[in-house]
Amino acid sequence: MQVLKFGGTSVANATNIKKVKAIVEQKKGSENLVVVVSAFSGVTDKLLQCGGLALENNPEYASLLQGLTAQHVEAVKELLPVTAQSSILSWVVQQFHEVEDICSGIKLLSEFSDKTRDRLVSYGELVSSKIISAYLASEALDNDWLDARKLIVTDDHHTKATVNFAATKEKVQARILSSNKNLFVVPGFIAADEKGNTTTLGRGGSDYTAAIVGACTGASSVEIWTDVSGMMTADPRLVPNAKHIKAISYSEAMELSHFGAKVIYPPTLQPLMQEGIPVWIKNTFDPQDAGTIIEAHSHKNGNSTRGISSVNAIALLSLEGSGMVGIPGFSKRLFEALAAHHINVILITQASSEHSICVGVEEKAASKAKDVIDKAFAYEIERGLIEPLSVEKDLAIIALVGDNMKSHQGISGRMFGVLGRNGVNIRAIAQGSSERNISAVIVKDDIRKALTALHEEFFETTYKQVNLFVVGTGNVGGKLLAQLKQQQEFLQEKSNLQVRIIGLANSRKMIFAEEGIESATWKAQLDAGEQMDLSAFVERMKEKNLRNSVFVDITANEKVASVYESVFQKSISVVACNKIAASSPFARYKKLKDLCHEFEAAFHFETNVGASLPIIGTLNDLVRSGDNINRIEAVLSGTLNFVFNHYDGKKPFSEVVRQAQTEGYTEPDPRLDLSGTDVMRKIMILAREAGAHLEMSDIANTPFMPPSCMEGSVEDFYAEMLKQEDHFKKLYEAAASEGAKLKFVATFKDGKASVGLKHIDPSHDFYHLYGKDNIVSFYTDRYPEQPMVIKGAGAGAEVTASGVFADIIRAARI
Ligand SMILES: NC(=O)c1ccc[n+]([C@@H]2O[C@H](COP(=O)([O-])OP(=O)(O)OC[C@H]3O[C@@H](n4cnc5c(N)ncnc54)[C@H](O)[C@@H]3O)[C@@H](O)[C@H]2O)c1
Ligand SMILES: N[C@@H](CCO)C(=O)O
Repeated sequence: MQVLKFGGTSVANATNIKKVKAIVEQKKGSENLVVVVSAFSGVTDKLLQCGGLALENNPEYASLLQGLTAQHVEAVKELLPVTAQSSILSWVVQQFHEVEDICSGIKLLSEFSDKTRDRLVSYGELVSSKIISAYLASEALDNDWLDARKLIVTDDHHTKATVNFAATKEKVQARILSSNKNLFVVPGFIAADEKGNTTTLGRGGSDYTAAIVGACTGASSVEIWTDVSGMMTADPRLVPNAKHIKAISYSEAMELSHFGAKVIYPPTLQPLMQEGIPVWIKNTFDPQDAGTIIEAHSHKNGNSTRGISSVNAIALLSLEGSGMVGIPGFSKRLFEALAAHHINVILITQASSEHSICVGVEEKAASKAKDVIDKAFAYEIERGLIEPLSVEKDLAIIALVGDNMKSHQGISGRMFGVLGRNGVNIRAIAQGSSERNISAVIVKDDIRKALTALHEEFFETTYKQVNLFVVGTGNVGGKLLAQLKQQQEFLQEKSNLQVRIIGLANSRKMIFAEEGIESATWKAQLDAGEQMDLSAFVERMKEKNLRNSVFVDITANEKVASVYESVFQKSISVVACNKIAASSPFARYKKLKDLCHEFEAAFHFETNVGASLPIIGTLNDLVRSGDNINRIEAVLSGTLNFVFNHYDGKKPFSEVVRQAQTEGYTEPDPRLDLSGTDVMRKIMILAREAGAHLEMSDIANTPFMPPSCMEGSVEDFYAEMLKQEDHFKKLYEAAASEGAKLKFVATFKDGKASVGLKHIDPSHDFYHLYGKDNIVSFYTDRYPEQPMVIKGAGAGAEVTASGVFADIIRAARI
């Protein structure tokens, strides 16, 4: 014996019912079949609506009923040959006359009791099952239609009756097992009490009918045919990468179904679980799909977790007070008060201090809960022994589920680690000793991020998604976008990273794309974007609340740098080639470092010094491994090194500077390079990373530019440099006459920093520093005489972009 249950969508119309027939036809032969069907989709609600309208004395119920009659008549006409239609048609019409009579009764008596409600809705299943039975018979699938009210015996708790299993088993076995028929059609959801009054089985009713019949007949399996291909590792509406679950244990299925995965209503599994009967979830619209098997033992799938469930609209009730400590009976009274008012408790936590008990309930029950609990504890509240109940709303529960979690340590560590790194605050936690479910209460706005991050951690071996919000599309930004485009596939394949740009902006425009901005056409998209508004950009990034978010600052702008604090507070990482934040007053630099620590976000700014040369990373490694930085000698300006390498007194100095700007080495404002400010920032950042509390005002800078060049606009700067050509020629000749080269050198020693132009003779390491290269020599305890030296291109859009890229990957890996 096999039991097949088809839900409302599977029998929504004639087309779908034909699919049901094909499935039954294909199954028939090897075993006897019981087909349990729901009402046509939407019919139960419409019947209840008719009752409601009748109660209000609203005559519109009659036209609603006409529509229902027509819908069923139409189905008969589409499914059955004309010769077989008349008797079933007159039966269907007769049933709706009865419904009309019931509605008239409701109207006349102004009464719509639960008993009448059950009677009224029963017509949905009665009519659908009769039509399907007649249709199957007309297709040579001879069958017996059985009235579930003559099979399933319940008490008289209308709308949610309790089954009398002993009496039901007797009837089911007598009617089905001793029949010589091999195909039965049974209406789901409905039953009758001992007096024969129609009752219904409550939520998940038709599944429950199938489970009852399956358990009473000792079926080999029960198949629940629905409109999805089985259970998923998470709600696919929230987690696009949710995966199909092939096999799952009863307990896991109940845990998953309890929260979110509404494929099956947990109590319906109970009778089958007791008998050890496997349950299949199959898709009527894709019958070839494997589906999910639910059975007694848990399958090892190489993963200790089976799925993640979630439930929204939760309120957390906290009862707190010193008066509770060590006194038995408080929790009993709390739960009694809730139970007496039918308030279902979804989650319970109590710390061992016994100072507070916290329970999660459906949000809609929260105000009633507050009322009844405050009343139940009025005596203690009045005497200050406990506080009035605190109620927090707008919460959700997420739960990691799996039978095999029991034998694995470290799962909760991973779970909370992932949530923490993504800025998801945990309001309450519950895990029973079965270790099958670890539940956490979080704010409901975090649910999508929490689910996707957990899913990625536990179920996606394919890739980790990194979501970028990039500000700045100039020289460096433009190159970064090109590099990201080029490397996207490589990263996904080789590093399991899917890097997507979700938000992109420059000083004029901003755009967002939920699934990632198409990198080939970013320019045109951005030009057509909305007007840039920095605070709106940051707000949108926060609202999106995506896991593994990284804010990438490729501007030289003060305002953009000023948002990092608030970005860290959302546990969003920052990658910056903008030097303003790291070179701002020490207190702010320190605050940013502390914040990123506190909120478990990354803060990477390797390109602030030496473009993509590994200078800051190396310095950090030296310090972390216990070395002391005693002295730093460096050439840190790509622009100045380029300029002094190319200037020989023949071509005007201003022209060489212009060339450095054209080739993309200078700051957006080249005066920052020429004044030495850029180098001051860099040596200060290195000193700070080495542990010194340095400010810009502590750094000695001997400028080589005539002050007149620094007045006015950038164009004035170029014009004035031309006028001052003699000054630059003299600087060059003074060095050349000694056989030396000009280098703008930065030094940090004994806690003091200085920058300035120096004559470098050929014996010095810095003499052979060509093009736009930078060089840094670290003199440390471990490198006392021969310094550790890092040398290479220190400016240029391409190399800087590659450094930013590397920082993004580092941020993604935390
Ligand atoms: N060029 C290099 O070799 C190099 C090396 C290391 C670091 N950097 C740093 O890279 C950063 C960018 O340099 P670049 O050469 O690409 O500059 P750029 O002038 O070419 O580009 C700056 C970008 O920032 C955008 N921007 C400016 N203000 C903004 C605002 N308020 N809101 C949104 N966007 C804004 C601009 O629209 C532009 O897209 C600078 O901080 C520079 O110090 C450059
Ligand atoms: N303008 C900078 C870019 C690298 O920080 C330089 O010339 O070194």
